[in-house]
Amino acid sequence: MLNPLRVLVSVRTGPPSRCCSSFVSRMRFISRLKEDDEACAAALQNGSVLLFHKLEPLLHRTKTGTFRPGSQPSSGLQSVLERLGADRSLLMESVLIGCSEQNQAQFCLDVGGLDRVAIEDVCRGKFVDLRKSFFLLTGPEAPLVAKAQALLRWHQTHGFCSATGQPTQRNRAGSQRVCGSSGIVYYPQMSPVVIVLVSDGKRCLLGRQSSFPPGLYSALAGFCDMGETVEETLSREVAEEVGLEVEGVSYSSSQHWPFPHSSFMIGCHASISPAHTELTVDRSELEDARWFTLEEISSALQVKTPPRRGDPPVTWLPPSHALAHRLITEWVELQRSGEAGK
Ligand SMILES: NC(=O)c1ccc[n+]([C@@H]2O[C@H](COP(=O)([O-])OP(=O)(O)OC[C@H]3O[C@@H](n4cnc5c(N)ncnc54)[C@H](O)[C@@H]3O)[C@@H](O)[C@H]2O)c1
Ligand SMILES: [Mg+2]
Repeated sequence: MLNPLRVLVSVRTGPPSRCCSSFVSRMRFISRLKEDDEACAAALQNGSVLLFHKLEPLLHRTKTGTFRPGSQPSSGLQSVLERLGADRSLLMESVLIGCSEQNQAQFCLDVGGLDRVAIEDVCRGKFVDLRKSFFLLTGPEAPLVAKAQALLRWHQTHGFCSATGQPTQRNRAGSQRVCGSSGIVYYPQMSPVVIVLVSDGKRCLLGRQSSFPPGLYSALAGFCDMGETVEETLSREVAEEVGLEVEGVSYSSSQHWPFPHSSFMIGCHASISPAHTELTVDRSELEDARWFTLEEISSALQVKTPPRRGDPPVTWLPPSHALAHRLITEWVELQRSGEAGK
């Protein structure tokens, strides 16, 4: 049911800058920094740091009105932090998140103990809630910001060993924490989630939870239970949430999702028979679920920012960085190519 060819295709169609030699050298550089504390400390001196304040990323507004993550060269950051009253060791709490195309190591740091407004002034940016940031960041950096926030959150909540209750210590890169008493090594965790766009051939199925902002609909999703395959989770979630039995399943793509606590989203399409489309929605999980036509989805895709309070009610969809958005646009393309072929 899962199509391995699809996986190969999406890996090969990555950005052109992923020329093998530079890609391989960057991956090996990052891998070395995770293993070698001294090399990581040296890389931090020449690296850049994405700043967060209580897990909210710093964003810069560019001259053209777009938003970029507020990345700071670490060379100047140390003196800025000290001027704002930080301890000398604060910069060393930075967590490794990647490596730029120019082979510069990238880190993130939460400066939640410092004055928020003072940092915003010095760094000429604004700390913005992560969900809002996802609508403001139109460039390719959103996944890096999400990864950074997820790693910072993980460190903030894994300071103690769950077996001994003793403090855990991180390595320099922040890629693991170790209990000094038991030696147990903890790695950052994600929960696997299957997200699926169900189609009856002409319409697609979207649902909303009562916690969603008004008018927002998304593809069905659910956490994998222990021991389940992707196909089993998908079939169970669709059966539980809307009372349907899926037939064909195909894999689309995956993503890390930072809400609410780091999920690994596995995106799929599923078909059901047009003869069995009647929904029995589990209202304890979903406030609503319904079938949408191509026209309805096309107009929902035109809504680029969440409606404000007082605006007329409108159906809108997850932002472009969300896997749900990708599944929906893939479905739209398929429908349009089907219509064009008639
Ligand atoms: N990136 C996207 O496009 C996109 C779109 C939709 C949903 N999502 C994410 O998918 C996730 C799962 O969707 P859902 O809420 O419909 O899941 P769900 O249908 O499995 O229901 C959530 C419930 O599952 C239980 N649960 C079981 N295992 C859990 C775990 N490991 N962590 C947390 N709760 C667990 C909890 O009781 C929770 O309330 C959500 O957190 C949401 O953020 C992402
Ligand atoms: Mg669900």
